This record gives sequence, C-alpha cells and structure tokens, in this order.
Amino acid sequence: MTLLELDNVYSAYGSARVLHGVSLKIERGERVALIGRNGVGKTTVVNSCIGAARLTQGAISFMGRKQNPIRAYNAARSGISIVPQGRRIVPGLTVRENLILGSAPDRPGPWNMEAVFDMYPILRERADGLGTAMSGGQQQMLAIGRALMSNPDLLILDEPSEGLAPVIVDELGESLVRLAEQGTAILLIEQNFGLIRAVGDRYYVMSKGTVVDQGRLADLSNEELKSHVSV
Ligand SMILES: Nc1ncnc2c1ncn2[C@@H]1O[C@H](COP(=O)(O)OP(=O)(O)OP(=O)(O)O)[C@@H](O)[C@H]1O
Repeated sequence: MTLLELDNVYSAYGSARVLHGVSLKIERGERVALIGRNGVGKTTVVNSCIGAARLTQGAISFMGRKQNPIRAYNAARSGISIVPQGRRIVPGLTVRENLILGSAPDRPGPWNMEAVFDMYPILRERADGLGTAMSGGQQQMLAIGRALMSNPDLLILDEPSEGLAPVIVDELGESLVRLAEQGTAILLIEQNFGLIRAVGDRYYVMSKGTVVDQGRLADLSNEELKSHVSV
C-alpha cells in the first residue's frame, strides 16, 4: 500500500514557485531519506502535503486517495504525522500536555502516553515540567513522541538532528530504526550524513525544486552522498 505519493507536483508560496515537478512514493513500512542542500525545497515537499505551500500542478495522494484540495488535518487523519523542523514544542505546556496535543482519538493503535514514555524514559521523568525547559535532544524526543500519539503509518521528520550533539543524533537514529521495525514508515529529511546512513533505506535527492536522483542508499558511495548534502 502506498502511504504517500507526489505525482509531478508543482507548488508555490504566493507567486514564488518552489517545486517544479516532484514525484516520489513511500510504501508501508519503508525508510526513505529526502536529501539535498539548503533551500532546494525539501521542507516545501512537506508544506505542499499540508497545504502550507500552494499546489499549482500535479497530485498528492495519502493512502491512495487524491487530496484536492489539500487540508492540513487530512494528513493526520490518513495516518501521516509530521515532526516539524525546529520541533515546535508549545511554550507554557508541560511534557504531558504537549503529548496530549498529538493524540487522535479516532486512530487507536500501539502508541499512547505510556508507550512513548517507555520509548523515551526521560519524558516520563520530566512529564510535569515544561516541554521547552528540556534540552534540545529531549525536546526532539518530545516532538517525535507527540507525533507518535496519533499512531501514524508514516512519520515525516524534518531535519531532526538540527542542533543536537553527535551522541544524541546516534540515539535518535537507533530509536527511528526501532520505530520502523515496529511498522512505522519514515520519511527523513536530513543533511546529517550519519543519520541518513543509519536510518535510510531508499533515498531521493532534490536540487532546485525537483528530484534529480533516487535509489538505494546501499548503492550510494559516501562521496556521492556527501556531494548531495550541505554538511
Ligand atoms: N513561506 C515561504 N515564502 C516564500 N518562500 C519560501 C517560504 N518558505 C521557503 N521559501 C523558499 O523556498 C525555497 C525552498 O525552501 P525549503 O525550506 O523548502 O528548502 P529546504 O530544502 O527544506 O532547505 P533547508 O534545508 O534550508 O530547510 C527557498 O528558496 C526558500 O527561500
């Protein structure tokens, strides 16, 4: 079953055209890396899926159903959850309250607050403290935990390694692989070489608003991979 499909997608912010014919597909349980240098349009792929960038041509489907017009809530209802760039932990809310924000009562499944606490025990310890009072790595775990609360079939992460220490990035990679083993498909937007290698199975490379290469990461040399990312 195809979870997410972009077919020849063109999209824009106002009159600024950013995507020029992006096609990609993510099947159930896959781990896909979307890579490319700064500003090539990776975040705009996500924004196009939730209507934050305007689709001007092409089609986007969730679970085989075309989304037209695109509504932000359709992604979550269809089982697609997003961990946004910069984490966006809600200020003034506790860890527990931030997690509750991610829950979707009509999407039952293995993920609930206890399951998130078991995956990231530090969140249990800090449950009644403010989410924004935690370290960057802990906030990233909270952002992932919040996204899992809706029991997604596909988790999209936008540069989750940003601002994290290397050892924390390694832990993050391990937790994402565990998640995928439990059946959650992953679309990882990243520039961090190690995290892409640890998590990705297939890849798409973007340049100037379109996909310029795709394949299996195992078939991509370190030099080739490095040439596709900024760091
Ligand atoms: N809200 C917006 N309005 C207008 N232009 C935008 C907006 N958001 C992004 N852009 C432009 O769209 C282009 C693609 O940006 P996007 O954030 O999708 O790239 P990216 O590959 O995710 O880069 P990064 O790695 O820096 O996050 C850039 O030229 C950017 O300036």
